[in-house]
Parts: sequence; C-alpha cells; structure tokens
Amino acid sequence: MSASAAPILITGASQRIGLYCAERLLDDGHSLIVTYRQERESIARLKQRGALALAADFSSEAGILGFIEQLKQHTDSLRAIVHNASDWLVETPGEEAAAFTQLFNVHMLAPYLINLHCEALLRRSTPADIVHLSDDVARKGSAKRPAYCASKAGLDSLTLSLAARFAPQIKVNGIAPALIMFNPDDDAEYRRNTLNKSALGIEPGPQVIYQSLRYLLDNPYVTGTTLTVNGGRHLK
Ligand SMILES: NC(=O)C1=CN([C@@H]2O[C@H](COP(=O)(O)OP(=O)(O)OC[C@H]3O[C@@H](n4cnc5c(N)ncnc54)[C@H](OP(=O)(O)O)[C@@H]3O)[C@@H](O)[C@H]2O)C=CC1
Ligand SMILES: Nc1nc2c(c(=O)[nH]1)N=C([C@H](O)[C@@H](O)CO)CN2
Repeated sequence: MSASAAPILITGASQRIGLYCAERLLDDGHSLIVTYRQERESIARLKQRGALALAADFSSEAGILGFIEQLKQHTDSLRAIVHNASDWLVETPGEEAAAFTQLFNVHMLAPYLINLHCEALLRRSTPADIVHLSDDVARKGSAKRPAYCASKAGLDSLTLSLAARFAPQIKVNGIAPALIMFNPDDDAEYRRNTLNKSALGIEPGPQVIYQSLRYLLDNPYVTGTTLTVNGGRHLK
C-alpha cells in the first residue's frame, strides 16, 4: 500500500519501541512527526531522515494542549496517530496520588485530548488510523503497578469508545504487548522470571510491534480491536 502524503504522528519516539517503529515507518516511505522529551542522537537521526520532531511532555493538561497547538502549526492533516509515549512508574509510598495523576495524564488524558483535537486532521486522510499502545497486564491487573495498569485499562476502554465515535472514516485500535524488550537494568533473575511467564518464553524485540502496527494500518476491516502480543502469557 503506497504511503499517504499526510504524516503519521508517533509519540515518545526517542528510544526503544517508538524509535524502532519511527525508523520503520520512514523506511516504508511515510512522512513522520515524532515527539520526545529529551533531545538525543536518536532524535537527530530521525530529523536527518526528514522527520519533524516536536518536544512534548504529557505529564500535564497544559503540556498536552501546548503540544496540540504546536502540532497544528505544522500540519493540517494526519494519516495516523500512534500513542506510544508511556511512563512505567511504580507508585512510591506517600506519592501515590502524584504517580496516579502522572500515569493518567500520559496514558489516558494525552491520547484522549490529542485524538479529540486532531479528529479533523485525521478526517483529511483516507485511510486514517489511531493506534494506542496498551499493555497485556490490563487483562488481569498488577499487584506491583496498580496505577500504571489502571491507566492502560482505561486506554483500552478509550479504544472502544473512540472506535464507535469515529467510524467509518477513522479506525481506532490498540496493541497490548507483554514483554517486548527488557530494560538495560533488568537483572538475570528478573529476566528469567519474566521469560517464564509466557508460553513462548522469548524476548521478541520491537519488530513484533511494528508488524502489529503495520497490520492495523493496512487492514481496512479492523476497528475497536486491541491486538494481544504477549507470547501466550494468558496460557500459563
Ligand atoms: N517494552 C515492553 O516490553 C513493553 C512495552 N509496552 C508499551 O509499549 C510502549 C513502548 O514501550 P517502550 O518502548 O518500552 O517505552 P519507554 O518506556 O521506552 O517509553 C517510551 C517513551 O515515552 C516517553 N515518555 C515518557 N513519559 C513521558 C511524558 N510524560 N511525556 C511525553 N513522553 C513521555 C519517553 O520519552 P523521552 O525518552 O524522550 O523522555 C520514552 O522514550 C509503551 O506504551 C509501553 O507501555 C507494554 C508492554 C511491554
Ligand atoms: N513505558 C513502558 N511500559 C512498559 C515497559 C517499559 O519498559 N516501558 N516494560 C514492560 C515490561 O516489559 C513488562 O511487560 C514485563 O516485564 C511493561 N510496560
């Protein structure tokens, strides 16, 4: 499918899954807008490849609305919005409310406000897609990260509501990964225990998320769906 002239927006693209998907979208000929908080070599590389990089912090309503205003100064259409930005916070004792607010803002308020304020930009593209990066953990809850998990469960609900509201012009879907890639400071025991949680027992890497994103962007008959990409974690 040839790449649309309207750009794809992917949030939180300075590292890991977001950066990998940004590079692959550029490889596939899409024009791209990315957000970041920390200007890094990765962002400089995306800019060299022609991406527009906008600084954005979604920790507050003001930061989200400021980003939307900035975005609209650069484009009047969007092929897709990929909500990848995420904070994997553990609530610390006494800081629970601040952590919950932070997670709600990044994982729910930002996608909600950006989607509503950019609906008209998406309607100028055919096809048009919204993709929410969720988390398989929303399926069963998390004793360790209840606030993170709740915010991702809320994002799954937003997928359903906005898929109904924006059909048929705009498809709205989600991707719910389990372990995709470890973080550098994950120790051997954590890695072993995490790999044992899934039936397939591997660390697949970010390409499995790009395959899922490509499927959602290219399939004209899928909306209101959250793809589980979890190595069969639900089977154990
Ligand atoms: N990695 C995995 O195994 C799994 C990932 N997921 C989900 O997949 C997506 C990608 O995961 P991963 O690549 O590990 O994500 P990261 O933890 O690497 O975070 C992605 C980006 O989010 C940005 N970000 C964090 N907080 C904010 C904020 N307040 N405002 C704006 N941007 C922010 C960061 O930008 P910057 O660096 O510029 O500050 C960061 O680069 C996430 O939604 C995650 O929840 C789900 C399950 C498993
Ligand atoms: N924003 C992030 N969310 C998540 C991450 C991450 O690194 N950043 N990592 C995970 C884990 O891989 C978990 O799925 C298994 O340990 C979940 N979410």
